Amino acid sequence: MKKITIAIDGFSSCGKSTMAKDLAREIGYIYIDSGAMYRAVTLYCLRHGLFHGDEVDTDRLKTALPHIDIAFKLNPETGKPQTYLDGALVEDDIRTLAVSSKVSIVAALGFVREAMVSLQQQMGREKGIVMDGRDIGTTVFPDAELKIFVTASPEIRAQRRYDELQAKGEKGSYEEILENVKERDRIDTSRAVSPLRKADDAIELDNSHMTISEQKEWLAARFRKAAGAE
Ligand SMILES: Nc1ncnc2c1ncn2[C@@H]1O[C@H](COP(=O)(O)OP(=O)(O)O)[C@@H](O)[C@H]1O
Ligand SMILES: Nc1ccn([C@@H]2O[C@H](COP(=O)(O)OP(=O)(O)O)[C@@H](O)[C@H]2O)c(=O)n1
Repeated sequence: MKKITIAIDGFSSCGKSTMAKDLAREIGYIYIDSGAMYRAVTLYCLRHGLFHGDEVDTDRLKTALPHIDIAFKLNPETGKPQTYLDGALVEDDIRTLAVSSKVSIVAALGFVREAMVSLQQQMGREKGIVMDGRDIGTTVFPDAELKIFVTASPEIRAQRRYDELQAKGEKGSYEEILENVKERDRIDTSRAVSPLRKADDAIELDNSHMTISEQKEWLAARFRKAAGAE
């Protein structure tokens, strides 16, 4: 069967990476979490004092960006990809509320997007890739054979993220997380460069009332159709 490109976009915390990761593992494709790349740049900014309140020192970030090394490696025990920043494992550090509360500011910077999109396009050169994010179907891979746009209500998304952070022992109240989810949606949909929107040829999925295994099945069926297996 020929390899295709699969783009999964949508609002924050609605289950994109869960479904993308599962599908990639099952069909033997590479999975790339593009959000993790923007999160890694944000963590870099926080660790190097590049934030002044909600302002980023763009001069310093422009100088540093070509030297920031972002990589994904599979965890040998779980088989799941993990994010590395300048050689160090940062998978948990990039998921904290501290990073979530700044990431959309960094992701709205045109020069940051340009650099990340170029890396993402290189990663997908050979096809056989599932990538999730905000602009994958519209900007990174406009020719992707399968495009999905995922939505769920903000309250359900915040509850899912809250449960996840609680399970990891992270701080953050439900109200704070709901506020962050709504604020990131606002910034992501209204930014000037590649705002979050459904590509005209994307299939929409509202998974508010779907279980993880139901959405997995739904996506597997869409994949078989797009790849020409049925
Ligand atoms: N259909 C679902 N029902 C309940 N929880 C879900 C569902 N899909 C994903 N989740 C959980 O919601 C959280 C956010 O999912 P994630 O895949 O990280 O979202 P995204 O990549 O869109 O930010 C995770 O803890 C995940 O396990
Ligand atoms: N392709 C992408 C992916 C993420 N992002 C930005 O990065 C943030 C974090 O992405 P994410 O996918 O990790 O977010 P969650 O939905 O997992 O919380 C988003 O809120 C966007 O601001 C983006 O602008 N473009």
